[in-house]
Amino acid sequence: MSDKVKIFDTTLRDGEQSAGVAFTPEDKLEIARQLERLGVDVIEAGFPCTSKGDLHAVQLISREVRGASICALARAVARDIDIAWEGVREAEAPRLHVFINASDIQMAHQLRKGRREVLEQTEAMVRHAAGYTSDVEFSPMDATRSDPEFLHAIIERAIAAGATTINVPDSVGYALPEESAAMFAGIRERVPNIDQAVLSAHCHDDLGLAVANSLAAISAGVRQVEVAINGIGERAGNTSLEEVVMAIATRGQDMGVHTGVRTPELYRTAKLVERLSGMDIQPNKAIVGRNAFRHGSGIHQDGILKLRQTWEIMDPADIGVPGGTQLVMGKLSGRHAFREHLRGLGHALEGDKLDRAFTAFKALADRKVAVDDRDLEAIAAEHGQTAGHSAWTVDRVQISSGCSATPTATLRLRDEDGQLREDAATGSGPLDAVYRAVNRITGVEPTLADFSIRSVTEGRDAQGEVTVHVEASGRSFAGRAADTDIIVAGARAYTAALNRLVVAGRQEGASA
Ligand SMILES: CC(=O)SCCNC(=O)CCNC(=O)[C@H](O)C(C)(C)COP(=O)(O)OP(=O)(O)OC[C@H]1O[C@@H](n2cnc3c(N)ncnc32)[C@H](O)[C@@H]1OP(=O)(O)O
Ligand SMILES: CC(C)C(=O)C(=O)O
Repeated sequence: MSDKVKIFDTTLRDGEQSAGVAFTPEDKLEIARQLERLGVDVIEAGFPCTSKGDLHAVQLISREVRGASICALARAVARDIDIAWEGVREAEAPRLHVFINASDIQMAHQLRKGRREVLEQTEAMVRHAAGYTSDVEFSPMDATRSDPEFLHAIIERAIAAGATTINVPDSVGYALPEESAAMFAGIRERVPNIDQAVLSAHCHDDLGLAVANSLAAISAGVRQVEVAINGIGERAGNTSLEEVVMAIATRGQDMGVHTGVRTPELYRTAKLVERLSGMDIQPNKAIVGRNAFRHGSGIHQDGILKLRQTWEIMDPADIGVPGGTQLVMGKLSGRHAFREHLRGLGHALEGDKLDRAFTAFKALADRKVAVDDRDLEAIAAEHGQTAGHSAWTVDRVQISSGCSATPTATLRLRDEDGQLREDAATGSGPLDAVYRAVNRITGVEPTLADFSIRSVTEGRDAQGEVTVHVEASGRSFAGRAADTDIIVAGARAYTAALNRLVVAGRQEGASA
């Protein structure tokens, strides 16, 4: 048995059956061209009897796309098969795909036919299709809920009539992985002419088991899987192409199989289908979701920094993920990742500065869900400032102000010996009151030469970054701080400038 698993892509047929999705013929052609670049073996381009537009789309793809077989779906009805052939006959390698209900419930209540009639219709319609091409696929629909004996009989009949691929669908996503494997093992054991056909699996995701069932089928000897990009398809969708392909790329050695897919095209294909289908990829979607290679917690980020493979089983470059592995800074990030991230932004903070910056970052991340690079730049700028040894730090800020109140600030600062010192002051506005309170505590009274504020990021939880310049004895000292509360940012920026002034004064005193 070959160890190549053929990838049959049904994004343009079963994928389009997703409620709310309708591709134009041009959309379909664009996706088919990308599937050609991706290197799939078969493209199911459509179900031509459903509309003139779909017939046109299948014809366009058949004329334009090379490399893959182009397949069209048809019910086990002569007219459907004739129209399907109209769709694919100009393809380099055309395939007709004929299907019929095979479970008792569907035969009795949908087709309203008995088993014998269905067997006869299968034989006649597969033969009809084989009159057009030697590449005929047959699917006994709802196979996983059908009687195994009847399933074996219908498969044998279809192969005898000319089917070269037998696709066994779990049409309602009912099977469990061990049942899927057992069903295929049973088919291989009990259908006498099964070696004349390629065995294929087509799984739906109603129980979230489509990929697991497809892999179980492969382990039982299936050598074609029917899949759709991003797992789109009827109801909960089909088996996701990218998940099966990467499972095989990652674990294929253990499974003893491979595919011919060019995996670096996967991400681009997923984004194209997302755009043209209008079905957003969920962020935590395996392989192509936005978070698939983003690490948010400190322990994982630390491991990744030491060796990427500690927390990644695939290389994002093998999937074509732009940006590759990403460490996302947030509430759960650790010091190692924080330091590396700042380094990437051009701030090499170590020791005390790193400690202070990390504490500020954690405090911000507790208040703000999305801490982005601009926030980190502001934190690095503030805590990368040289504080010298006179590091007054702001411990508490309390403000009372309003249109008929006298702005009053109560400040508590920690001095360089760790003592807390508190005082209050009034001013012309809340920031003026803050600065006066800082002056009272520190005993330093510089001139406020400049004050500016800007928003670091957008949104209601944005940080305000305050820059102040103070002057004393003809010299100017700057301080900068950012906080979601601009009064707190103002207090910290002013205190930072004042610290520098004090340190400079001491250094001058020492050298005099
Ligand atoms: C599991 C799957 O994904 S199957 C593919 C599903 N895809 C689609 O349905 C594609 C979109 N469908 C359509 O455009 C339309 O349903 C069409 C063109 C296929 C058929 O349209 P209509 O002729 O109006 O029939 P309608 O859809 O209402 O009913 C389906 C008929 O096909 C019969 N039928 C269903 N499956 C098959 C089959 N595989 N082989 C033969 N007949 C079938 C049904 O019994 C029913 O026949 P009835 O009219 O004698 O009762
Ligand atoms: C047409 C068949 C293969 C199908 O889509 C299904 O059974 O789900």
